[in-house]
Amino acid sequence: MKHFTSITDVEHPDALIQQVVNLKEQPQFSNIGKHKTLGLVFFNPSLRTRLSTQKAAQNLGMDVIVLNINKDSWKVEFEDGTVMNGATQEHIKDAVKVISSYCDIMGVRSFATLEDREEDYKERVLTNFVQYSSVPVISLESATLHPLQSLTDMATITASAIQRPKVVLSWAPHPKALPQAVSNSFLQWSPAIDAEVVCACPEGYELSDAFTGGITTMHNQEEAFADADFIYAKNWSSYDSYGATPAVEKDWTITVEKMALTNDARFMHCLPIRRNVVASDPVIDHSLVYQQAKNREYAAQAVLQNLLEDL
Ligand SMILES: NCCC[C@H](NC(=O)CCC(=O)O)C(=O)O
Ligand SMILES: NC(=O)OP(=O)(O)O
Repeated sequence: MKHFTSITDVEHPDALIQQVVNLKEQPQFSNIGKHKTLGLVFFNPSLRTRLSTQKAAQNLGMDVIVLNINKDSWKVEFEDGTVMNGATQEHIKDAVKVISSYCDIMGVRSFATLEDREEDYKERVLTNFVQYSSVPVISLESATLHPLQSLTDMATITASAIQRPKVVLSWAPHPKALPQAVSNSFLQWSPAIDAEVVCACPEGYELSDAFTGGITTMHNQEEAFADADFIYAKNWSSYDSYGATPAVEKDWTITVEKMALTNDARFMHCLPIRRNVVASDPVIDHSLVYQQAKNREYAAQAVLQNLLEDL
């Protein structure tokens, strides 16, 4: 594996998912990363990605350096050929070349701005990192994808050992407009496991065809929940009216009553979760969310291990 920015970077996604399940069942520690440095660059906040990736690197003997770029560094310019006599102080090209010179593997997190669909879906920040980095790049969640989360989620579902489960990706309310990255990526990875996947969302919140191809989209949440084995909740803003949050008539919060419509489904969410908005307290308290969070460590470790082996 050269980079890890999308499932398309992975030759055998099913084998990688199984590697994560194996690590979860039997955690491994090694020194394959001794005297190697992982650099993590954050344009946006993070709790799980930051800590689980650091922990995974430590499990492999790596050293880790972290830069919170918007907080601690210079303001970054992305336009090529621009006269930098304004607010930006360092060009992305220079920043990435320099950061990667200190690292053997680099990770970057940069969310969608939700202002311009074309710009976000071009993945300018991630693409610049891949272009100018001299070392492999891991996406720590980009504008449109979150592959470390999806790898984790596929491993969490696989570890349950339910044969061909019904998995419902359900839109849920949120006070803020959020990116489509987690949901896009979840759908993109789901063909790598043997599952029936349904997407439930209000009208106006359909995800891009690039990710929903071959997946049933339903606008009735209760109907979608029938016979489900997993409910994967996530909010996202509109793809069609890009970044907008059109009014939704029905209450899409996931409650104990709605979970009772399922086949005793396990509730999943990537976290952080707005309690009693996305889902009610008892749903979250009896869910897989902490297992998912712990599995992030194994997913990051499997990805780092593969990248280190191919250095
Ligand atoms: N990394 C997991 C999710 C990150 C982000 N959530 C958020 O920004 C939530 C923020 C809030 O609750 O205000 C998202 O949806 O892509
Ligand atoms: N799930 C996830 O990526 O969490 P953080 O945003 O806290 O890293």
